[in-house]
Amino acid sequence: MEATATLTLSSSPAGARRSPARPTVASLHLRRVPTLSFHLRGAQGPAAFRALSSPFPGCRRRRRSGMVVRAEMFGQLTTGLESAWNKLRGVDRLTKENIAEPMRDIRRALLEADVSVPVARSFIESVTEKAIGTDVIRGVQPEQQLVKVVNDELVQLMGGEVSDLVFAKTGPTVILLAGLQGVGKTTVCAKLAFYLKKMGKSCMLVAADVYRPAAIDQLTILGKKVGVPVYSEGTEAKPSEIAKNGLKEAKSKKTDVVIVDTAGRLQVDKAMMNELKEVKKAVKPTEILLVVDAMTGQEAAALVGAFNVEIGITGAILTKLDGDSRGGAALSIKEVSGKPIKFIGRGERVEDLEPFYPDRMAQRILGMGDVLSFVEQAQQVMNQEDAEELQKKIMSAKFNFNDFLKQTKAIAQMGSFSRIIGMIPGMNKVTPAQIREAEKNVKFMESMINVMTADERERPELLAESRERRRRVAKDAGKTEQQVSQLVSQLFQMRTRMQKMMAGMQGKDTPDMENLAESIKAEEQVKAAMATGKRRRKYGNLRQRDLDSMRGYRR
Ligand SMILES: Nc1nc2c(ncn2[C@@H]2O[C@H](COP(=O)(O)OP(=O)(O)OP(=O)(O)O)[C@@H](O)[C@H]2O)c(=O)[nH]1
Repeated sequence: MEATATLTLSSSPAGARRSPARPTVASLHLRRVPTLSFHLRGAQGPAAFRALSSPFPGCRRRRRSGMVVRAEMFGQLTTGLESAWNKLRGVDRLTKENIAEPMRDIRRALLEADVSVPVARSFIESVTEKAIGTDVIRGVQPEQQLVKVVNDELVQLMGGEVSDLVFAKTGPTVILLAGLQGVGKTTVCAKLAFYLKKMGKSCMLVAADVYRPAAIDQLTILGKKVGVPVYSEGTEAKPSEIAKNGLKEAKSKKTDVVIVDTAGRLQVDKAMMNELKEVKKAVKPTEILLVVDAMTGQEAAALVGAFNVEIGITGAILTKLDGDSRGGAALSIKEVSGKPIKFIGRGERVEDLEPFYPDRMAQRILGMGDVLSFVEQAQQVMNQEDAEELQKKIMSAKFNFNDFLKQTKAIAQMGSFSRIIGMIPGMNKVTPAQIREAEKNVKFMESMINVMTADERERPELLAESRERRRRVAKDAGKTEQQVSQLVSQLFQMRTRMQKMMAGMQGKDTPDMENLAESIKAEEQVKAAMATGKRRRKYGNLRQRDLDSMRGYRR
């Protein structure tokens, strides 16, 4: 019997309760105060139920009447995006027309978050393109699908992968921090030292901000707080000399990481750039990180670009994300400057620094971690359902041209046939070379299948029995009659072999893997071994073996 599970979440995640089984696959509604309902069926029902019934990670705030899933960061942007999802209620798939207005909302939300116009424009273009090209996933609402597309594009926009700190292979790693006045450089020095100490690295701070005496005191106090030595020479020495001497001392003490604090300016000026260039030349840093204030939005992104052109930086640290930041900087820095954000600061304490994870940030912005994992699960369940459906069809000898086309198309899209085959126990012998071979032939076969009638696709024996039909398909597809016959043969061969293999597996015989792998080569060279006499007249150039398997099918 089919396993079914229904999960309804109403007043709180902990309040999840099971209700009697219902035959739908899944539904999850996005409302301001949502009740989340999932109805899952198939072999995955119970497993998906367990996964979905675990507490929702994105849920931070609750109302008496329901559950509110909202990111505390970039609240305005999150709210702006919400109105886009709401406009898609009731549509059954995403089209160019019905996403036009939600896209305008998303664009507006990005601009209000202080994302620059060109970045917003290219973001909208790629979301539109991907949203329209996305296949409908059964049980997933179009607005949920759009949430997933927007999430994936946000992740890409912010750099895709986390960008780790690079450490020197030998000698101390030198991290040079630069940035305008008041952005949080000195604080970041201590935060980084604290972070690195937790990683087991020994650190030293170097006070190379000679223009603001208080900066040296501030660094000394912070150094004491996090328990790392601070190297300073007062305000008289040149920053490049201080940095050089600091590095020398760090080497003698075998310190792992040296963090150099430099002076900020009110705005970018030549003196500042020259000074930074000198320090860079003196200590050859492994990392040059520009500290920028998230509150400054797209200006921060432009600044990272300018510093990169002038000095050549390795990344950025975005501070003050705990404040009233609108998100523009986090979203634009990578796109505008080509340099990744490596860390974010979310408070004044030394603990308030964390590596920048684009995927986590996207989820915070959308505030819909639960929807995203739901869509991913539905995708997986669908793949599994496809595989089960396929197995059933094979066993009942109903594998037809529609399935054939579906599978060959799946091959074209990332070789997913091998994944589905891989779900059948003991079946993982389809080699990449075979998949490539199959991919090459997809178009060729598709052109013939596309001109078949719906009946012919459903019942391939119609083509096997009628030479007229095969001739017509050949003519319409611009192929030879023999090529059409070969395609029909292939389908019957594939059906027979898969059936044999399945029967073998059920009877615990060793399945004939080599034969199966052979049969999924999309265009196996079928030799024109023709039947003779009456059979030949009736079935033309179909193979004896295929005629036998057809007989088996019709019995
Ligand atoms: N809320 C919040 N405040 C921060 C953060 N990082 C730094 N600050 C505060 O911002 C102010 C300026 O920080 P500093 O570290 O002195 O900035 P700076 O870039 O070294 O400044 P100059 O030495 O003048 O160039 C201080 O009050 C910090 O406590 C952050 O992530 N969040």
